[in-house]
Amino acid sequence: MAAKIFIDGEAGTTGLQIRERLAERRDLELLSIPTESRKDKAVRAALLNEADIAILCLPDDAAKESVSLIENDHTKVIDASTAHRVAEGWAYGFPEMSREQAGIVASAKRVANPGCWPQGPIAMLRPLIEAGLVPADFPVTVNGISGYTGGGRTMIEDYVAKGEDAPEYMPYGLTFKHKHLPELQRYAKLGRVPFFQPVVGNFAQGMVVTVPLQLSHLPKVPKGADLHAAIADYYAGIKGFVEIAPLEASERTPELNPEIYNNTNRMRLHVFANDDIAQALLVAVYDNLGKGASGAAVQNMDLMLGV
Ligand SMILES: NC(=O)C1=CN([C@@H]2O[C@H](COP(=O)(O)OP(=O)(O)OC[C@H]3O[C@@H](n4cnc5c(N)ncnc54)[C@H](OP(=O)(O)O)[C@@H]3O)[C@@H](O)[C@H]2O)C=CC1
Ligand SMILES: CC(=O)N[C@@H](CCC(=O)OP(=O)(O)O)C(=O)O
Repeated sequence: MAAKIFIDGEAGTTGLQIRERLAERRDLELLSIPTESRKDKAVRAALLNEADIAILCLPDDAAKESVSLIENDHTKVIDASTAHRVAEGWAYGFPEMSREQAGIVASAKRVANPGCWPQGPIAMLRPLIEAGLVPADFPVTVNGISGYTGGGRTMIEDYVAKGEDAPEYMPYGLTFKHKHLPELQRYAKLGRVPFFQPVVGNFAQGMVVTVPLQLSHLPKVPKGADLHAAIADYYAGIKGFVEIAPLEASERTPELNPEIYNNTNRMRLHVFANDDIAQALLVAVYDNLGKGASGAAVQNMDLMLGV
């Protein structure tokens, strides 16, 4: 029997992308909500309780409401919002994060889809901290640029309306309290809050996230090759969509184009280093709407369905 999937928030940026990704799937029955009822609590409640898996593509408060409307023991949930990412009883939906995580997601009833920003730095820092190359309390900095679809409907409408007049490069998060910090700190296994300062660019989709490292401040100064080997070894036995570029010594590379993996679920990690002056840069490239949101939700859904 086809599994019943309900996307609560199917008209939004993330919801629409998930619908597109599932459109050809014959093993699923998509429960759709009539446009005029899409914010009607009673209609949503009925569909949430009918679904085998409900995927919530809503603002945080509406996502919490959806969870509270589920009255049965049967409906599993994937929440794309920030509401439950460090909440008790929720599995973090980044299956490549560890050898166990895909199994944890597969058997979970409640899965919190990760935020787009934290996934890259978690993917790069967690292996280095586990390998003991970077101490957990090291003062880590994370920067990056994302396309404007990361801000959802409101930001998309703003950028589209401004067109060429929209800012090409707009730093934000300037109070350093970005909503992704708790999940980033927890799942990267960082002992202190990282410094995180993102940028939104005048392009729709895709992102590059960077972690610069002053290696001379580490207790035992690693070479770039040590960092690269630790990350490559970590993912060698983990199936999924995280891949490692060869250790690179180029001045620039077209591979760091934020749009390069758009409409895929790929995340590619790079290590650049200058051993003479003990500096390195970790870089993750992926699609904020792919691995950063809708692609990850479909990957988690498939794990939960045993596909
Ligand atoms: N865009 C991205 O790259 C990412 C987004 N996310 C998260 O996914 C979630 C959805 O984001 P995104 O798709 O970008 O946002 P959008 O604003 O594009 O879509 C949200 C949708 O939810 C609808 N909605 C709002 N309140 C309710 C309600 N009470 N009942 C039913 N529907 C409601 C909105 O309708 P209306 O517009 O009419 O208010 C809209 O269609 C958010 O929590 C976001 O933080 C996560 C990772 C990445
Ligand atoms: C460019 C941009 O504005 N991006 C969003 C994050 C998008 C995302 O990951 O969303 P949620 O964590 O809300 O699910 C931001 O920084 O707030």
